[in-house]
Amino acid sequence: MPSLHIDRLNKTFGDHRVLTDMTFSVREGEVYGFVGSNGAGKSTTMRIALGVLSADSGQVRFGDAPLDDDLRRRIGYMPEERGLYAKEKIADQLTFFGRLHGMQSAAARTNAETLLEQLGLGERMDDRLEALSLGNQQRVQLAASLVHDPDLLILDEPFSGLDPVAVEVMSEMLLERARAGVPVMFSSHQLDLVQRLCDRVGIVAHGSMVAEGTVEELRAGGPLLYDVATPARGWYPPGTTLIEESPEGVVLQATSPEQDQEILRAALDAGPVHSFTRRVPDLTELFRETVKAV
Ligand SMILES: Nc1ncnc2c1ncn2[C@@H]1O[C@H](COP(=O)(O)OP(=O)(O)OP(=O)(O)O)[C@@H](O)[C@H]1O
Repeated sequence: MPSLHIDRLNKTFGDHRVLTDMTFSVREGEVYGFVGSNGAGKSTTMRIALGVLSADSGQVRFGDAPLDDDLRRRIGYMPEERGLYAKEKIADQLTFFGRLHGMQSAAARTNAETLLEQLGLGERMDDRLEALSLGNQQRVQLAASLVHDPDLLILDEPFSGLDPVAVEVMSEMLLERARAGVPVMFSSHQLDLVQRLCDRVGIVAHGSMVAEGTVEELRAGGPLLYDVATPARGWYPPGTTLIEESPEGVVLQATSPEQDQEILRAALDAGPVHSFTRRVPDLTELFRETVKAV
């Protein structure tokens, strides 16, 4: 499957600049987490990729080809504002969605029913959407984005408001698509989930990509913090910064990874050292630091 390329997108609404040279790629078989504060420009980027909005400049490509309406039929999309019909039976709606994407009725119906079974809604196929709980409606939304066996998935906050079981079921379905080679991107504020599911993560701030990489890469690029459990104080080598002090010990920030030995030696010279570890930030801490620094 080709990769999705978002290439230098710019967008303003009136005099409000929302995207500035937004650039990233989602590769074949990759799950890509698209994270950023409220209003950072995630939905706008996804809407442009879908052709619902137009960019002022920049390009969206699928492989080498600019995304046109034909290619867009191959995308599975879950918009933030959702967009299914409240009064229609869910299996009928999904079949209709499949047909809109060019499928034959029978194949669309089969896919719709299989997906609803997988999502635990086999008994509800003939219910109207409005009769389902919000979480179950969201499962139907996911089914709508998958019914036509898309070659690319773009999902705007697919996990918001779901219970843990639904999160597991939906995660597994997305991973399954990725394993089949589909590039999958989704936005989310649930950073623990992003950390667990995504091969790569892009952090957006003020309409631009400010950090990108695997979770491990992002964590390795975070601040060099060392936890030193020791009662001694005031022994800190030049160039290090004291970040935290507690009865158990101190946290020092180094300027280079090589400084770790110097810190350890200085601590041992000053008193007993009960433990010495690099503190590796999780995605939530990294996110906070990255967004704060912009
Ligand atoms: N149609 C529009 N007209 C005017 N401003 C808009 C429009 N759509 C989005 N915006 C503005 O663009 C900015 C980016 O919005 P966007 O929805 O892309 O952010 P987001 O990163 O998806 O945020 P969230 O995490 O809250 O969903 C916001 O300041 C928003 O108010």
